[in-house]
Order: sequence, then C-alpha cells, then structure tokens
Amino acid sequence: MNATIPVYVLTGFLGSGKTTLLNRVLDDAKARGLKPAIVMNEVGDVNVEGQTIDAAVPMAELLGGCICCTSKGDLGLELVQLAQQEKPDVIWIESTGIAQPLDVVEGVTEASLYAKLELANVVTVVDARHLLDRIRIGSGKTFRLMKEQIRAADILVLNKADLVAPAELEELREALAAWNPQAVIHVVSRAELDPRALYAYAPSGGKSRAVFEASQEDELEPTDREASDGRFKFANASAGHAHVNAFTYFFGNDIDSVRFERFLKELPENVYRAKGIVGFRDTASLFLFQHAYGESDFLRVTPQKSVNRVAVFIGEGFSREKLEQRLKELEA
Ligand SMILES: Nc1nc2c(ncn2[C@@H]2O[C@H](COP(=O)(O)OP(=O)(O)OP(=O)(O)O)[C@@H](O)[C@H]2O)c(=O)[nH]1
Repeated sequence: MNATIPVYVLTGFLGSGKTTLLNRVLDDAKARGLKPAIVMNEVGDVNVEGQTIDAAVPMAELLGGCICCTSKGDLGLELVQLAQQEKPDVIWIESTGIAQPLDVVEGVTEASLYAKLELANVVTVVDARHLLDRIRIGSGKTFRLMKEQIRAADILVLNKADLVAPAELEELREALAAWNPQAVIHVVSRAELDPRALYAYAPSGGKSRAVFEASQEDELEPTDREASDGRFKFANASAGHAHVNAFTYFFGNDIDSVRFERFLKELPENVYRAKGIVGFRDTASLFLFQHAYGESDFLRVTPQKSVNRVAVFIGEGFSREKLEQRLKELEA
C-alpha cells in the first residue's frame, strides 16, 4: 500500500513572504532527496512567482480566483491528480494571500476521500510591519483576515523582522501568542529558518485529523461524484471575496525602469500587491518585479521559454481604468 502523502497548507496575507519560504522548503526537499509537489493559487490570471520555482517540481496552478471560495472544488481535483500522477513525498499548497485557511483545509479533506492524502501542518506567514500597522488601526477586513490566518496556524512564521524595531517585534510575538497559544512561533527575516522545523510539529495533529481518520481506511473511487465529462466534481462554495479585486495587464512594449519604479511608489494604498514581468528599454532586460506594502524588488530573469510581459495588481476597490491609463502612458 502506498504511503500517505502529507499535505502542508501555506497561508498568510498578500506579500507576507509565502513564496520566499516555499523556495526554501523546495531547496531543502531537493537536498534531502524528497520529491515535493506544489499547488499555487493566485487571485490574478497569471502565476508570476510560479515562473521562479524550480521547473523540475510538479506544480498545479489555480489562477483567477481564491482557493477558499471560487476554486475550492478545483483544489480537490488538482490534489488528487498530483497525488496519483506524480506520487510525491509531500505536497505544499500556497494559497492566495486572501484565503480563509479553514476553507482551504476543507478542500484538502475532500481530496482525501479520493487519494491517500493527509493534512499535516498549516503554516501561516505574517508580515511583521503590515500586522503592526493593522494592530495600530485596530479594525477592518484585512486585520480580521490576518487574525483568522494566524488562528488557523499550527506554525507561525513572523517574517520581515528587519522592518520593525525589537520592541515592536516583542509586541507582535505577544499578540500572536495571545491569538493562537498552541502555535509554534518562528521570528525571521526573508523566511530564513530551517524548513525541517515546519515538518516537525503538529500540535493539533493537523486541523482535521478526525475527518481523515474516517476517510483514510480505503481510497474511494469517485463514482457518485463523477461529473459528466468524467472528471471528478467537488463542491464549490459561493464567492467570499467580492471586496478584493485583481487586474491583469499585458504589456505590448518595453518601458522605462525609472518611470516604472515611480509608478509603483505612487500606487494607491488600496492596491496591496503588484507583481509581474516587465521588459526595460534602458537595460534591454526582463525583470521579475514584486511590490508589497510600499516596498519594491526587482530580479533580472532570463526565461528559458518565451514569457508574457505582464503586471498583476491585487487590492480592494481600486480603479482599474486609472491603472490601465497610467500603464498605457508608461508604454507610450
Ligand atoms: N524587507 C523584507 N522583504 C521581504 C522579506 N521576506 C520577503 N520579502 C519580500 O517581500 C515581497 C513578497 O514576498 P513573497 O515571498 O513573494 O510574498 P507572498 O506571500 O508569496 O506574496 P503573494 O503570493 O502575492 O501573497 C518580495 O519582494 C520579497 O522579496 C523580509 O523578511 N524582509
């Protein structure tokens, strides 16, 4: 009988450092001769960061919606297919920054009816600077979501420690411990921790162990759930993130780097996250860019295959027309 594949859920608000951590996890798995597989979920229509992940790692992408609502059913399907086709040693799910983690967990439990999967730890990455600001404001949807993600965790990674003072870090650690006394807390910058710490601990034995115990005995055939096209069908929950919107823009031309950096700095506050691949005229190179909570990063890339020049913006109630107008100006 095949071994049960542990499934890890990586959550945390937009731009907190999930992909940075995932890359460490994948390097560690490779070094230890393990075969990982990943599921990446993006609110936008393009998986920008997926292009930076080691091409040898089997990856399923769920784009254009959040796992926890519009594509929860797809998550189950992708998990089953990954498990059956790739037979990985471990699966990591990186959910969108706006996901309700317990809904993602439910998607995993559904998949466990059809494949030998087991929910292991929920790992939540927290952006120290952003959380501190939200604590100061003290209310709002984003703050509530951050708290839910923190409460759902088995392991908390308090990241971006470099962006706050030591006393503030202590205040944050206390807040995390108060909201989730069971979780282990790692305080880090650039998600620098030994990934083995993520595998070691499951205080609750996984969030839904009881559900698994009922379903692990046999791998069920997906007969009664088979859709008319022969593919498995999983329940889709109703949409839960009407307030969050994503806008994807495909560039037709290369742009000027200095003007683009200024454009990112001047993004409205209700755009929480921007990322993409741009071509700069002045350097004649392609760059992967990241913008999260006021900070931008650029990484020169030399893709093996042709890639789109594209930018994805995620936020709440911003005007896509205005952004589009400014992007067109940059291309002129
Ligand atoms: N200053 C600072 N920047 C960091 C740290 N960790 C990650 N970053 C940067 O923060 C940005 C977002 O990091 P990601 O790992 O892509 O975040 P994410 O959670 O995967 O983002 P989404 O998938 O969009 O939700 C990138 O520009 C990172 O280089 C940190 O500890 N300190």
